[in-house]
Order: sequence, then structure tokens, then C-alpha cells
Amino acid sequence: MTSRIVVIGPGAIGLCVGAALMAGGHEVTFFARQPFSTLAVGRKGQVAQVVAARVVTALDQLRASDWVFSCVKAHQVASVAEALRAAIGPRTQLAILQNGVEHLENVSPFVPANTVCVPVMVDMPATRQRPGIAEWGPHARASVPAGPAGEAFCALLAGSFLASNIRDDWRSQAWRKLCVNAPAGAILALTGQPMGVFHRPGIADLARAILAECIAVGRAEGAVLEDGILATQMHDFMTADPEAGNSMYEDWRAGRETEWNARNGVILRKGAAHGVATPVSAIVVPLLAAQHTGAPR
Ligand SMILES: NC(=O)C1=CN([C@@H]2O[C@H](COP(=O)(O)OP(=O)(O)OC[C@H]3O[C@@H](n4cnc5c(N)ncnc54)[C@H](OP(=O)(O)O)[C@@H]3O)[C@@H](O)[C@H]2O)C=CC1
Ligand SMILES: CC(C)(CO)C(=O)C(=O)O
Repeated sequence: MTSRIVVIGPGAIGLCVGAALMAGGHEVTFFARQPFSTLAVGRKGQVAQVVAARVVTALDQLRASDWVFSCVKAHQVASVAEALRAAIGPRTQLAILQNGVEHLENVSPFVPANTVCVPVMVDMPATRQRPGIAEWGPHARASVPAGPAGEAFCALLAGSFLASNIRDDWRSQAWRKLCVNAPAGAILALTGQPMGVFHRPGIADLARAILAECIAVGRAEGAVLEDGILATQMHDFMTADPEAGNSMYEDWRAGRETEWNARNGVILRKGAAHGVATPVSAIVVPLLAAQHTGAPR
């Protein structure tokens, strides 16, 4: 069945998930600040097919839809509040594609109280080259909580390149992803270097300390994080492509505000709520927060 879907925030993730939905025959409308007329999304290193894109830039062009996919960064949700309200009707389901663990908290002040919301953990390295043009790879995975809305989300993307699944313990999955994002995002944004920086003196120890705090706070929040996660995640960091970046690093390079609060501040905030000491995050978070200058580097 074809669904009418509004994608708010056609950035790296929004363009890629919009392309996956369009490939499945769904009617996708992008709500954007910058107009574009075509969509070219492909796997990294492969030629992307160019298709026409339906793009609106004004609130009065939005109508209540079957689905809204919020693909803005965590700190940008407030800025799309009017778009969310314009696109959400009584039967609309809202998918929140974000990193971090506060998907529902981030949107709840801006959507009708009874909106069916689906928090989405996205594991799809993606970059946007220009409006309408993005690439993803090497993998594209998403997971959502169990339930009818999660099932419906997965059905929208069935057969697409974005492999989506239900996770009974979705919260643990979101914290497991944060164990990737919190150390790597902070280290790359603070050093201004890609993943190879992890081999520079002292950097692995700093990453390990941030990771250990993330694990401790996640467990205090009820996430089930396996005993070996610290060693496994550190191994993944140390064996990553040295030229690989991440979205926090790309924001830093572009002079955009990073998701420091959703990905590192959250460890500080939730650690304090549980009485879990997070001394390294307490140093890293102010440094990340102070970075935003608005000027590309
Ligand atoms: N990129 C990646 O590899 C991954 C990202 N994620 C997560 O997914 C989420 C989205 O990230 P990503 O796609 O990389 O971010 P991007 O910065 O690429 O995209 C954000 C989009 O939101 C748009 N936007 C922001 N504010 C507004 C507004 N007021 N009105 C309309 N559009 C607006 C931006 O528009 P404009 O172009 O005008 O700035 C941009 O198109 C984040 O939480 C991120 O951490 C998760 C996994 C991987
Ligand atoms: C880990 C990675 C790169 C891909 O999922 C990511 O989450 C990001 O860039 O924000």
C-alpha cells in the first residue's frame, strides 16, 4: 500500500531514507529550507540514479500525512515544530530518525500528545554532497521498538537498501549506538581529525574513558550492555578506516553546531540523575559546546 510521507530535514539521513521510501513506491515530500528538484542517492562509490523529487519549503504546502519522518538533528527539532504540526494529523505516525537516546523527549513538546511516535536508531553512515545528493555506506540499518507502529515502519522500508528491524530491547540498542557515537563524535570534533586520530598518544585512553562513562550511565538507565562491549567497541575504533569521519566531525568541519548535547551532554545529564560519576564527560562537554562558531573551517 502506498503511503504519503513527509520527510522533514533532507540532509544525509533524510535524503537516503527518502530515496529508500520512494524506491518502495511511497509518495515522499521533502520539507526543506533549500529547494531542489532531483534526488540522487546511492551507495558510496556507486553511481546514483537521478529521480524527480517532490520538495516544499513553505509551511502552507504541508498537509496531514500518513507518516512524518523527522530527520533533523536533535537540537534542530524545535526549529521544525511548525512543520511537524502542519504535517501531523490525527492518524499520522511520526518516525524520529536521530542519534542519541532522547528521541521521544526531543519531539514531545512539539507534537500533539496522542501522536504515535516511532524512535528510530539509524546505523547508516551517510553524507550529503549538495541539496538532493547523498551517499550511504558501507551499511544501512535501522531498528525500532516492538509494536504495531514499529512493524508499520519496517513494512514501509521492506525490500529497500535500508534494512530495518524490530528490537524488543530497543533502548539497549540505542545506548549501544551511543557507545559508538559518544567517544568517536567527541574525539573527531575536538581534534578535527578522522578516525586515524585514535592512534595518536593518549586518544584511545580518552575514548575509553568516555565509553566507560557511557556504558555506566546506560546501564543505570536500564540498558543491557554486554560485559565485553568496552573491549569490542574500542577494537572497532582502533581498526576503523583511518580516513573515516562521522556526522559530528562533518558538522565541526562545516562550522555547524554539533549534536554535542544529544550525544555527550546526555551522559552528563543522565549520569547526574543516577549519581553516576562522569568526570571525563564533564570536561569534554563544555569543550564541544564552546566549539560552535558558525564559520566553516
Ligand atoms: N549522517 C550520518 O552518517 C548519520 C546521522 N545520524 C543521525 O541522524 C540525524 C540527522 O543527521 P544528518 O542527516 O547527518 O544531518 P544533516 O545535517 O545532514 O541533515 C539535517 C537536515 O535538517 C535540515 N533542517 C534543520 N533545521 C531545519 C529547519 N528548521 N527547517 C527545515 N530543515 C531543517 C537541514 O537543512 P539544511 O540543509 O538547510 O541545513 C538538513 O537538511 C542526526 O541525529 C544524526 O546524528 C545517524 C546515523 C548516521
Ligand atoms: C556511526 C555513524 C557514522 C554511522 O551510523 C553515525 O552514527 C554518525 O555519523 O552520526
